[in-house]
Amino acid sequence: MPADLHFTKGQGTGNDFVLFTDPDGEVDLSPSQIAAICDRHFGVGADGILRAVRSRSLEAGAAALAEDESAEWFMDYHNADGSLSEMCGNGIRVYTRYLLDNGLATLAPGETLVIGTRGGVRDVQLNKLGFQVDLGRWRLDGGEPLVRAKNLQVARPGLGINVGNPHVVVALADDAELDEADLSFIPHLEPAPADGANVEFVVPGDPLVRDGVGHIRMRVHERGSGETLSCGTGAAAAALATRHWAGAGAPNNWSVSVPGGVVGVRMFPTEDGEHVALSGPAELVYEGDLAIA
Ligand SMILES: N[C@@H](CCC[C@H](N)C(=O)O)C(=O)O
Repeated sequence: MPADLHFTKGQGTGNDFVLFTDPDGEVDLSPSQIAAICDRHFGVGADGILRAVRSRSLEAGAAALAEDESAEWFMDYHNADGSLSEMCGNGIRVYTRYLLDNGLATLAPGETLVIGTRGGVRDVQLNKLGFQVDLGRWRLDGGEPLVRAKNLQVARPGLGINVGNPHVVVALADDAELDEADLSFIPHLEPAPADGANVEFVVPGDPLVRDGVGHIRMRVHERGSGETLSCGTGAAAAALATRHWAGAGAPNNWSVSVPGGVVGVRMFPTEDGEHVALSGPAELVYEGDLAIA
């Protein structure tokens, strides 16, 4: 392992990441090294780490190449505590920005860049918000666990949704309740999902639907990273849950406001079932060198 690691810091609606290139899969950071880099007081500070590694250099990349041989690059994502996740919706936009700015990939309007992830390959395209990523087929998964969080007066049933990674979405009464919830603690889920879950707290817009677009506000406690300013897959899960609760006639296009900005969510039919897509900005903010102990 090299003593110095050149890294880039990037963010998508305030969900921030440390990125580095390791084409041949030689830099295998341990969970404690990842947690040290992501520490906001003693490290660089980030919600997660994105390693740009060629799919052919990683065991998990073999499945991506089997699914689509054009998935040259694999997004190797770890949460801030060093744990792995299958997918990161804000992360994959920032990762795409990183590949493009570093000349590792190209993407013109109308083209698709295929990226490998542990949740399967993902198609990324340019769009007016920045990038759109097709998160693939979603599913109701995880039942309706009872959710408790600090400062929430009553426990509420959540809705389990998987968009490549696991989420539980909870509807709150109003903005005041959303603002008062203390998400610095891990929300208590009953029954607890075996692999944990990201938990999204949502409030419907007033009105919920404007000009055919659904509007919600969301805060999130991410598995392995704590409260973050945004979670892309969480926004997709929150829009899907709200459409489910709203019933027939609810829209397929959603605008999700998070503390770090706004992302778009779109549900659309495909030959293999309904997909959900996420759109939003992605920005690289600085570069540096890290001494790896
Ligand atoms: N911030 C991400 C989600 C990152 C992974 C998540 N914490 C998990 O453990 O599944 C996003 O933008 O989707």
